[in-house]
Amino acid sequence: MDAAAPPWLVYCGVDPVRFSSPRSNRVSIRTRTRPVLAVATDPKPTRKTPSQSSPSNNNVNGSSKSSLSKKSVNGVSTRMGDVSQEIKRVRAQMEENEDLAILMRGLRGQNLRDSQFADDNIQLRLVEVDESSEFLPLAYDPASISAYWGKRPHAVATRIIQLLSVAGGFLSRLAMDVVNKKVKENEVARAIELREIVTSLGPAYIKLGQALSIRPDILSPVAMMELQKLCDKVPSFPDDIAMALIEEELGQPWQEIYSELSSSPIAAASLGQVYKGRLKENGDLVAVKVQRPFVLETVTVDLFIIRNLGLVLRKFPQISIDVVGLVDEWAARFFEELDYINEGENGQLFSEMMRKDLPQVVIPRTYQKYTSRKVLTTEWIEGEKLSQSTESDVGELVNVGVICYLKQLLDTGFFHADPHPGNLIRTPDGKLAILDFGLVTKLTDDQKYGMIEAIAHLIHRDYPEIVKDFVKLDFIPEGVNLEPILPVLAKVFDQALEGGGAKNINFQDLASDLAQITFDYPFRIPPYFALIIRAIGVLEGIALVGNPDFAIVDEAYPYIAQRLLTDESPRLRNALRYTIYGKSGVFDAERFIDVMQAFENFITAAKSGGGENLNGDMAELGLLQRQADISFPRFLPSESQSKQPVQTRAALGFLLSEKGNFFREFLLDEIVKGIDALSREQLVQIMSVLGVRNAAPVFSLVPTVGPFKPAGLLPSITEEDRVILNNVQKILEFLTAGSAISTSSSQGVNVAQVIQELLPVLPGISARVLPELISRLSSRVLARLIRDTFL
Ligand SMILES: Nc1ncnc2c1ncn2[C@@H]1O[C@H](COP(=O)(O)OP(=O)(O)OP(=O)(O)O)[C@@H](O)[C@H]1O
Repeated sequence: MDAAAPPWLVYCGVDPVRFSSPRSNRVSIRTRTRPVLAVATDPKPTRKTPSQSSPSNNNVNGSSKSSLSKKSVNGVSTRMGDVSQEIKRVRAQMEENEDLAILMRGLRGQNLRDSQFADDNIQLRLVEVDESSEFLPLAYDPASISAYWGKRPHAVATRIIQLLSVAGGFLSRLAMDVVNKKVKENEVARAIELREIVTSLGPAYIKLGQALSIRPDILSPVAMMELQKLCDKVPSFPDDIAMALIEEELGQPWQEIYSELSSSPIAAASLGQVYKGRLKENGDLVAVKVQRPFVLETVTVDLFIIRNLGLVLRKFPQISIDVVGLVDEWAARFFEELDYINEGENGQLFSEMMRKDLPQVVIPRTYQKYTSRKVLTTEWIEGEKLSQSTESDVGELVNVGVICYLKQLLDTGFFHADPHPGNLIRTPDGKLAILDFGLVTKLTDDQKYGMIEAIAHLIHRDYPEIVKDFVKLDFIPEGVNLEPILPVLAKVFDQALEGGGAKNINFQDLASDLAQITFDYPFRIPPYFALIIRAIGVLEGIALVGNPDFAIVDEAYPYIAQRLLTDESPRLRNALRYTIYGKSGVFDAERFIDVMQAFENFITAAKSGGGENLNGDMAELGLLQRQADISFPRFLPSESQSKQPVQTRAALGFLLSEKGNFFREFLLDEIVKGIDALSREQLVQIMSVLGVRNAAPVFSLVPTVGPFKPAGLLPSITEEDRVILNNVQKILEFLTAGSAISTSSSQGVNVAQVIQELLPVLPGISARVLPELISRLSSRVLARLIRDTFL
């Protein structure tokens, strides 16, 4: 361990959790469940006030001394030797107790706000601690927070008075608005006031305000818009405190780690502030995020107060908002956000997931060695905010962002839940950088697949199924009578689908219409979905500036098509089948083409974004297109011998591939049905073209009856046949578009001709599709012959 590390850390051999009560100078080592020992300094260390601190402390090349006191101490204290004895005892205890040791190693780096231990000369006193109320928890635990603040009524009362003095005026004005029925009229003014108050109340309220700003089921649109401006515009804290925290957290003065560090933060957020620096060890440019001091203390007292207020409100049934539930839900996330080690790991994980398929997305690398619970060192990302960029590729980068977020939502399930405009950067080389992984949400398979199923149902306007999807997706509680909600939802969706269908849905409008339902029906916007709405809202907002016609679902559709076509899970297979056949089970050629077209768009976009660097699944799909970009001889009906190379399309490449097996089945079924509907003469021709040499003899076996010859038996084409033939023709037209093969005919369906011309000349078909087609055709032809001839 480093020489500059606190001595007891050296003795323990692990970084135990250190913790303290905010107003005492006592430090404790504890596990998540129980304290192990406590260490107290005497007196409290002193910090230089901001005015005392020399600006050169933080200069990029300046020198800095720890701002913590190095003075020796008065009062009750134990000499260092005793401390080491005690440490040895604890260490022995830990060695005996493997679980404890593992637990403490797992909690490594979760350090105390004060740096009592940074000074070798400091004298320490060891005290046994057994009151759990001495500690604030590191993971959200309302009971521990209650126990802690319950023992500090004075501090709580002071905070309540402070809150009331700031918020009292606002609340009374709001009450007057209600009494005077002027809520609507004064909505904007109150929303602005609310934002200002929230900013002045500190990190807990700023974060809570941000969380509420995406809840259309709780706030009015005006209030939401105002609170969304809370995007972390808060004053910075003194730099010398930040430098001292770096030293305490990382165990050495910042100058030992960074050769440069900006003299002031380049950004200050509600929980931390960010400096630009350079690593001493290799010269890499880095961003160093340092957490605000006392965040845990200031936030937990507010949580304690709001939660208790919520408990009181629960006694009034006419108040429908469950404040306790909201606080608990939010606080659990908030505690995760406080742990920068977690944030760094999230970033790494996210980067691995994206690197594979989306090389246009950049995630800053985490320097774990220089990261602790309160200090995060990551690669510096050069660039400008995407929302402020005037480069011509902003639209493309928004589309990359859409794909990236869809991939998180529908594929990896690991969702970056804090995509405010400040976290989306356009790098100078035209890539999209995503910052800040403090807040991530993990989606379950049920949620991922449920969303895709709902989209498939939406495409078919199958509202009864969508209502069931909403139950699965946690919008509607289990067991609720769905009948009254169905017509309401149907109306909302009909409205959304008006003028252009699913692809032109305005997602934000739809979300706010859905939010309206929450007021009258047992329908809610689940928290994970609120985050999705926000993420999509941010991307939509950026895109709409440059392109007023931007329709997010339209942009998303190619990715959804790709998911449907390539995911082999049974649920998505069903969703794909449903997309093509709908509830009625009738093949829908338009839908088939639509999905294929969208898939091609996806491939084109993926290829243009990732170029030759594509790998993973998408690379495979890109390769499919290259395979499909093959030329084949052109056969024109009128000039059958004139051959020239023609390009075919990615859709066909996919259909011929291993991955396209499942989807090909649909097509083959339809083609076989199409051929089945043709005249017998055409059938024979096709069969022989396909290489079924014995087709004609089969026909010739059929006895001639009167003036009819078997090959001349023309079955009458029914209306159903006509639909099938039409379908086949449409699909073939689509698949051969760009080739010179003519699939359309002024006399109507020209399927036989197309099949005869197309099938034998497509490379790859003979290997894979023909045997499947022939085997189906053979049995059907035989069955048809028997039917036509003998029945
Ligand atoms: N790796 C980086 N490279 C360049 N700039 C960065 C980097 N990390 C952060 N920043 C800048 O700092 C700002 C704030 O960082 P970040 O979003 O990580 O903080 P935050 O998570 O909002 O803070 P808090 O958790 O306290 O709310 C970013 O919007 C960006 O401008």
